[in-house]
Amino acid sequence: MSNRTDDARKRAQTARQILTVAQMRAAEQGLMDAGHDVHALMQRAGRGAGEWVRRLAAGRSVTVLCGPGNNGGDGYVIAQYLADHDVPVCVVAARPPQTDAARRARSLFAGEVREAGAALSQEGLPRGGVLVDCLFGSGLSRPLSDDLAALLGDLAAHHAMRVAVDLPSGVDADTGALLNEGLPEWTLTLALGAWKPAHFMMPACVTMGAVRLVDIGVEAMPGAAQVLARPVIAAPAPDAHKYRRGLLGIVAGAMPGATLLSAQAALRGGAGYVRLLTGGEAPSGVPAELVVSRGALPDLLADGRYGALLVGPGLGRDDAARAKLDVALASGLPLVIDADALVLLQPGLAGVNGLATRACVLTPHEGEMQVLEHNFGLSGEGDRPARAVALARASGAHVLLKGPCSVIAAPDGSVTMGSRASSWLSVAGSGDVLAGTVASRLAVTRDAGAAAAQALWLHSRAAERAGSAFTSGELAHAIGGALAEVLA
Ligand SMILES: NC(=O)C1=CN([C@@H]2O[C@H](COP(=O)(O)OP(=O)(O)OC[C@H]3O[C@@H](n4cnc5c(N)ncnc54)[C@H](O)[C@@H]3O)[C@@H](O)[C@H]2O)[C@@H](O)CC1
Ligand SMILES: [K+]
Repeated sequence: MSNRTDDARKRAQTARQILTVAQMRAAEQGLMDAGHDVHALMQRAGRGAGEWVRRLAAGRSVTVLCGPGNNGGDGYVIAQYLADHDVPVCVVAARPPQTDAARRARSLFAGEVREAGAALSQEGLPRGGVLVDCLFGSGLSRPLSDDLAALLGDLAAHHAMRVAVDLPSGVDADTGALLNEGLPEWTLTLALGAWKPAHFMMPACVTMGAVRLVDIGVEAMPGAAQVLARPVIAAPAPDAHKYRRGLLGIVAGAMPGATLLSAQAALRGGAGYVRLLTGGEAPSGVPAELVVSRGALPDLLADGRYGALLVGPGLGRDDAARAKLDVALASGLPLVIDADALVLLQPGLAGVNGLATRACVLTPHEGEMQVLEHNFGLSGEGDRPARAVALARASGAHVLLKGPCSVIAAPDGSVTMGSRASSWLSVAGSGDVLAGTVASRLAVTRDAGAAAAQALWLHSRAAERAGSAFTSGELAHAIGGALAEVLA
């Protein structure tokens, strides 16, 4: 690979990293050690953010609310950038600057600054086109006091568009918690230097509007979580045939509807061949493309050509379901375990110890996650990424923890976080479609991390393509179109 391609790949990877407050401090220290100073970084961050605000304002007046720390310092730089570009701008200083860099940034701002406080009555507060929130960023350590919350709320209510710089004030950067009630909703949030966990975590992420990253030259930090990337998926090789493309077995259970939904998605997720494995009659409504193999599960799996197996959707939780899960675990095949099979999964089961030695993805939603944590003796403490990592480490499998903001954790502790997905995905059967898509990608790639990441992206994109109020069947059909978008 050429140096230029290598550099571009590295830059793209760095642009996807998600840094906690501690990691961000370490990254900033790295920049200092490399000869940058806080002032220069603040100028870079402020100008980058200022350009976004200038474009959004499109000539309308801007109010910048500045706090005491370096987030406030960014605000003065933004204000000066706007003034330099003939945008009418006014600063409201909620508190005087407390850091050297913020003081210096303020001293360089030549425009109007109104000091908040008793002297600034409601009538004196600016009203305008765009509010820029530079009250607090990653240094927020406690809820906003009543006067600051009221000031923020009043300004937000009187500006048509609202931009939060780095993070909306009142948001905990590491957990996405809202430290105050009634915080404003933002049009745009500009992450400075790197994404923070809160940009991808509930409930904060839904208050942020569109989110964009302003690059200030932060280097890659080892061990950082990553934002889910748009995948690049190769078309089948010229000499591909259905088995080489990936044969997926889907274990049929007591409730055929869920199994068939998974199969509908799997048929469109790239696998060359999808078989429904059933001990009984073929359920009604089986599409022509789905091959039904009837017989005892161990006999059916004796065919050595399976690329992956999906067990869980529609499985049921009775003895017959347990027996099927046992066979799936004993098969040693790459495995996607979903729904009922997750609830039946116990560390004591034969084959569970072997999960680490094969490609395996667990796809729990919150309720199933809690059952798994209980069964695997995990505390369930911490945020969703930490909980997903704990389960991945304990089970040896990749964990795709589903929700409005889904998380993928690998047994080595690495974390990928999905962007907020369409709320229309809150429809029955949506999880079956995801499991079928993961299984399809696993049959093709035999790589649990790649399959989980590709499928999560495809599922999210399929929801966008399906629009609103779609059925899970329509979602399954949209997987094919999403796949077509990312073919290499
Ligand atoms: N350090 C750097 O190299 C850079 C930092 N940048 C900016 O700096 C920000 C972080 O700066 P800071 O660490 O100064 O943090 P903040 O600007 O978020 O504010 C922290 C200050 O506010 C006080 N504080 C925290 N919560 C409070 C509350 N609820 N009520 C009243 N006071 C409160 C703290 O005691 C501290 O003095 C980032 O979010 C980003 O905007 C950018 O300028 C890029 C470069
Ligand atoms: K802010």
